[in-house]
Amino acid sequence: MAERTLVERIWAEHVIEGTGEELIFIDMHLVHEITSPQAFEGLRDTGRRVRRPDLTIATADHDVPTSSRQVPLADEIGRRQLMLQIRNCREFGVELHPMNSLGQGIVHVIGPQMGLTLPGMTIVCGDSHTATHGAFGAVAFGIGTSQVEHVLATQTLRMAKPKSMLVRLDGTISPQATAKDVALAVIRAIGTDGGTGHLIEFQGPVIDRMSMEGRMTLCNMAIEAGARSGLIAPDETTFAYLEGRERAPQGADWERARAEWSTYRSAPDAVFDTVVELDLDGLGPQVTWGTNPGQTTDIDGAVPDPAALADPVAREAAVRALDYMGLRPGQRIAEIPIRTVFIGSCTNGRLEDLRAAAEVVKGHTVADGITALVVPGSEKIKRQAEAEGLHEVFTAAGFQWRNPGCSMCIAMNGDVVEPGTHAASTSNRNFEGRQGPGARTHLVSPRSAAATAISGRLAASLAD
Ligand SMILES: CC(C)[C@H](C(=O)O)[C@@H](O)C(=O)O
Ligand code: SF4
Repeated sequence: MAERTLVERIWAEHVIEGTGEELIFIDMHLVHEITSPQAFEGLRDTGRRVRRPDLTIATADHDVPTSSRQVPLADEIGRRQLMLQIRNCREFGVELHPMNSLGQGIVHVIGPQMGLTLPGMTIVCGDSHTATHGAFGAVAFGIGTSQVEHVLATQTLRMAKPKSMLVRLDGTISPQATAKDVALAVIRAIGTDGGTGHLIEFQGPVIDRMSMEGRMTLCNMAIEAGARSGLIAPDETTFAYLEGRERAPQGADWERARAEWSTYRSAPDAVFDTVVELDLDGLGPQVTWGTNPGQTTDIDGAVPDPAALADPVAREAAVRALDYMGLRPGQRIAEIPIRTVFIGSCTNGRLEDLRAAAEVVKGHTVADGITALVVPGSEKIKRQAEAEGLHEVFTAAGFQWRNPGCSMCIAMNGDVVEPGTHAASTSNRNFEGRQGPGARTHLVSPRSAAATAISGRLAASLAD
């Protein structure tokens, strides 16, 4: 047999039938309140049940307010969607981690946290950032609501195997740069359509040295490069993260699983449809200046001049982006007036992210005129952070310490950026209106967000 990529192996292990569009078995189906109501309704209409409730797990994240958690919620749509989710999960026997429960959190944060996300799995969710789970060497991708219904009813999905892409990351990034900066640098290099139709496998020394949290950040953003998903072969870092987690295999099962997982890697001579090699040696902190995650530059740099862009489509997009963002070509990034700082989301709302931000914040005060929020990715992360005293570091500095949820990443829960103002955000999308109508988003790492809140300007550290 030809030498295989990791994706080919996982795919082959899950194919039930077919060629071209194949029917594949799904090992885990994650469900949130936004993309599931119609799917459950479809089951109800046709008198079907959830085929494998034991492989289906739900949480509330997009709609939940992060300030007051008093029920009933003031927001009508949120209240209805959350109530419906409770009803659906009860009726169909699906495990739900609702608002105000210990297991609640952003869907892509709780899977790994519980040890449910494991190497070699197929994982789906009605959510594009399902790619996050690929960090464990799983084939994980977002699906639409009709596919959610199909998976609920059958635990299978019909789809064509994505094309394979290898993104090899060489060199040593600067000490101030993080996985978020790597993600932004990759999209800056290959563009928001660079991965279209592909499932990206990340390899190389930059990946080998990256923490599990960092790998989740990177795979989370593979989708912003247009890819179906991203993944990283499991290694010692993966196993150390998983060992002892609540739902991960235990004892002899753990030993067996670990031995098996260590064989989950692409053959050295596996052939990929597309190969990209990037030298990230010395990479510094990045920031987006425009309205897509590829419109990125160095945080200590300047807004680019669209006129300097050779590609007319990119030039036109840059002109439009600068207009929306209210920025001038050549303007220093440090001169952009920031009003809001958001630390959180499934990209950067994990404990490691909060620790990195707190390290910068400790002993300092949020600059005048800046509203700064920290929103842990899950209730467990919130409690762990509190046990470490991180909340005190943040609140003493003037940050708001919130309850877990998607929050200002998507602005459908009351957390919004004021129209026409600039926000430094650790989330993954900077599209027009993403953080509220007229909001101007700059994507950064948690450390950079923290340094920005304190210094009052986009910066990667306080010494700058
Ligand atoms: C609401 C949901 C469908 C959406 C997604 O698919 O990603 C959201 O999570 C986002 O980040 O834009
Ligand atoms: S945190 Fe943001 S990107 Fe992640 S699932 Fe929620 S809305 Fe989507």
